[in-house]
Amino acid sequence: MLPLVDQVFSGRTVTVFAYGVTSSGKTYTMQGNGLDDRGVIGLVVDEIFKRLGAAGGTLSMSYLELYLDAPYDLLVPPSSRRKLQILSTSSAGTTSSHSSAPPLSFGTSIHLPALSTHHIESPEAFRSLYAQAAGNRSTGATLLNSSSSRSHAVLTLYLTLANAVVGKLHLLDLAGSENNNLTGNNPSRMKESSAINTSLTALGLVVSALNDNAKAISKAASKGEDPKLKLIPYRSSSLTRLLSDALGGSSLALLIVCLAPGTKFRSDLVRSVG
Ligand SMILES: Nc1ncnc2c1ncn2[C@@H]1O[C@H](COP(=O)(O)OP(=O)(O)OP(=O)(O)O)[C@@H](O)[C@H]1O
Repeated sequence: MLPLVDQVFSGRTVTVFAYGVTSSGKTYTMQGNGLDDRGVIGLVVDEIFKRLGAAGGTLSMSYLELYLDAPYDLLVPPSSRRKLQILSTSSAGTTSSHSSAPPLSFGTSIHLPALSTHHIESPEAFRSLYAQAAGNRSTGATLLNSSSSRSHAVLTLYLTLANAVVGKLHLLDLAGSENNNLTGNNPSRMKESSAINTSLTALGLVVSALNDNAKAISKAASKGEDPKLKLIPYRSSSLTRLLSDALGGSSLALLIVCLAPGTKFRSDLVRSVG
C-alpha cells in the first residue's frame, strides 16, 4: 500500500478495490475490526496523516454507496437519504445541467453536485466520521453472511498539498458476487444480488477492454501503425461511470481479491483469480 500512498502524494488518482464472493472478507479487509485490528482504510489514513505533517496540506473525504446501481451519500443522516445525480462533463468542458464543478470533484469528467465532502483534521476525526457513515450502509442477512453488504461502498480521500498538488484515493468495498443457490436470497435480496452481479460484470468488461487496448497500443507501436482501440464501456453501470477517471489513463488501481475457503466456493475462486 505504501507505494500507492506515494503516488497519491505525487498527484495521481489511485483506486483500491476489495473484490470477491460474498462473505470472503472484503469489508473486514477494508475496514478491519477496531483500532487494534485496522483494515486498509485505517492504515492508509494514519499513513496519510503521518506524511501530511511534513508535506503540509489538507485531507477531505466523501463516502457514498451504490445501492441497486444508484448512488447515496453515506455522510448524511439516513433521514435525509436521497438518490444522488451523476453528471458528466462534455468534452467541451461544460457539465450537463450544471455550469461549474464543485471544488472537490469526484472525477474530472464526473460530478455528483449533492455529494457532501468533509474536511478531516486528524485520524481520530476520520474514525468518528467513518464509523457513523459505515453504520448507514445497506446491509442484510443472507445464509452466507449475517451482515452482508448489499451495496458497493466508495470512500474517496481528497489530498491537497501545500505545493498545490492534488491527489485522490478511492477505497472501494465492493459488494460480493453472489450465487443465489448458496445465499438463499428472497426476492428483494435477489434484486440486490442481480444489481451487484450486473455492475461487477460491467467492471470486469471495462478492465478487460482497457487491457485489450493496452495490448493493441503496444502491438501497433511495434509495427509503426495506429492502434485500433475498443470503446471502453464506462457507461454501462453507475460503478464504472463513477470510476471512469480512475480506471485507465495515468490512474493506478490495486485489486485485492478475497477468497472464501470451502469446496462450495470453488468455481467462485477460479473466476475471482482468473
Ligand atoms: N481475515 C479474517 N479474520 C477474521 N475474521 C474475518 C476475516 N475475514 C472475514 N472475517 C469475518 O468473516 C465474516 C464475513 O466477512 P465480511 O463481512 O468482511 O465479508 P464480505 O466479503 O464483506 O461479505 P459481503 O460481500 O457479504 O458483504 C465477518 O464476520 C468477518 O468479521
